[in-house]
Amino acid sequence: MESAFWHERWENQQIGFHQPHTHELLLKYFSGVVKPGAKVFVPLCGKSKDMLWLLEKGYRVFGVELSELAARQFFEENQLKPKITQRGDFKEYALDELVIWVGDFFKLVKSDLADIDAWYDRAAMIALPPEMRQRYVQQLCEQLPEQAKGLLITLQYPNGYREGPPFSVLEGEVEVGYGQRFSIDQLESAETTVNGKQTDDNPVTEQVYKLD
Ligand SMILES: C[S@@+](CC[C@H](N)C(=O)[O-])C[C@H]1O[C@@H](n2cnc3c(N)ncnc32)[C@H](O)[C@@H]1O
Repeated sequence: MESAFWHERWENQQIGFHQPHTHELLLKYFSGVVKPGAKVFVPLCGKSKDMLWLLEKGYRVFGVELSELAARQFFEENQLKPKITQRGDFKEYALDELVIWVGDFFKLVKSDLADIDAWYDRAAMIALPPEMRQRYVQQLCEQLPEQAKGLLITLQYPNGYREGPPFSVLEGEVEVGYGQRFSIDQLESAETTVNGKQTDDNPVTEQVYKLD
């Protein structure tokens, strides 16, 4: 997906992916994967409420998001006043233990993630088309520090069911992409809906993985 696609989505507020509440799989699994105090990278973070939950539970948060509008909305809607600083290719919005860099994930370099302990991917990998997703996974594998652990949430649906995003990501792709670098444990797979749209014969499932 080119950046113009996402900027347009944010400008028109076509953000069906945004959830008004904390993701239930984050609540259920995250503290079992990573202990509070850890610095958690949230790639393609949007204005996700999940970042607030992480902060409330004592994690430090580092989000990266293409859309400045998303970052501004995150701080405004949560009545938070960030300090804004230009950092190379990125514009930093920071407040206490929360830092969001506005800019392109693909411009990050290894030193940007040097103090990351963990990462949380909800609707990031599945937001990207196949070739871009491969680059995304490769970059995480190369740039995340050795000890980093992840919680990854993906979706699956049959070929031809709908167009992405969100894209369907099969277990095999997670295995091929992350398997060389991390041990992968699928914690759960259950029926879900895309952006809350329920159909009679719903073929969509959601998977959550621990990467260690
Ligand atoms: C499907 S949304 C998910 C947002 C968030 N993770 C959530 O759960 O609500 C994908 C987000 O990735 C952002 N994005 C897309 N490509 C990006 C890139 N190359 N670098 C940084 N952010 C990007 C989009 O602007 C959008 O906010």
